[in-house]
Amino acid sequence: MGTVEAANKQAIESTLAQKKPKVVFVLGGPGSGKGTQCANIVEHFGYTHLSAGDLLRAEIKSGSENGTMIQNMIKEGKIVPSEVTIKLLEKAILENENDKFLIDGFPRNEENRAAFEAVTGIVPEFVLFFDCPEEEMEKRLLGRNQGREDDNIDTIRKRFKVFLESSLPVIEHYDSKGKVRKIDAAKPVGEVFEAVKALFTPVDEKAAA
Ligand SMILES: Nc1ncnc2c1ncn2[C@@H]1O[C@H](COP(=O)(O)OP(=O)(O)OP(=O)(O)O)[C@@H](O)[C@H]1O
Ligand SMILES: Nc1ccn([C@@H]2O[C@H](COP(=O)(O)O)[C@@H](O)[C@H]2O)c(=O)n1
Ligand SMILES: [Mg+2]
Repeated sequence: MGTVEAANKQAIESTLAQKKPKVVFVLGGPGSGKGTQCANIVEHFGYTHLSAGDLLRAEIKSGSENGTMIQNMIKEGKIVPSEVTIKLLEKAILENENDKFLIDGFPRNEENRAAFEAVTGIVPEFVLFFDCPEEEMEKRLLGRNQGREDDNIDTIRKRFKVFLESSLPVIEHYDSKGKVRKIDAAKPVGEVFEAVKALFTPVDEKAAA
C-alpha cells in the first residue's frame, strides 16, 4: 500500500471511530428473508440498510478493478476477501448521515468478523439471525426472479455449503456472547416481522402498549 493510500485508510478509520454508528448484523442462510425484513425495519425504525451482497454487485456494475474477481466469486458462491467488502461498508457508513445501520449478509465468515472488528472497532448491538430450513430457502431462491446470477440450483447448493461451514460458526461466536436474537424465518413475511418488531421496539414503548 502506498503512503497516500495508507493515510486515506487511516483517515476513514478515525472518522468512523468518531461517528460510533449503531450496528445490527442481519444474518441467515441464502433466501432466509434478510433483505425482505430489512426493508420493513427501515420503514418502521429508521435504520439504513446496507447489504454486503448489494454493495458487491454494485461494485461489479461500476466497472471497478475488482469487478471481475467479485463476479467470479459470487458465481461460485464464494466469500470475497474481507478487505474488499469492509472498504465498501466503511464508505457506505461514512457517506450516510444516519447513525444506525442494518448490515445484511456480513460477517459471512470468521475472517470477515475478525477483520471488521479490528479495522472499525465496531461491536454490533445484536445479531438478528433468520433461521430457516434449506428446503424452504431453496424454494424461495428459485422463485425470486430478480435476475441474480447466483440464483441457480448449482450455485444455491454451493451457497448453502458455505453458509453451514463458514457463516454458522460466526453466529455461534456471537451466540456465545449472548448477542444473537433468533427468529423463525420459515413463517409468512408478516409473522416474521411481528417477531422482528418486538426486538426493535424500545422497552418503554412495549410497556406503554
Ligand atoms: N417469510 C417469507 N415467506 C415466503 N417468501 C419469502 C419470505 N421472506 C422472503 N421471501 C421471498 O424469498 C425470496 C428471498 O428473500 P430475500 O431476498 O429477502 O432473502 P435474503 O435472505 O436476502 O437472500 P440472499 O441471501 O440470497 O440475499 C424473495 O423472493 C422474497 O420475496
Ligand atoms: N460478506 C459477504 C457477503 C456476500 N458475499 C458474496 O455475495 C454473494 C451474495 O450475497 P447475498 O447476501 O446478497 O446473498 C454471496 O454468495 C458471496 O459470494 C461475500 O463474498 N461476502
Ligand atoms: Mg439479500
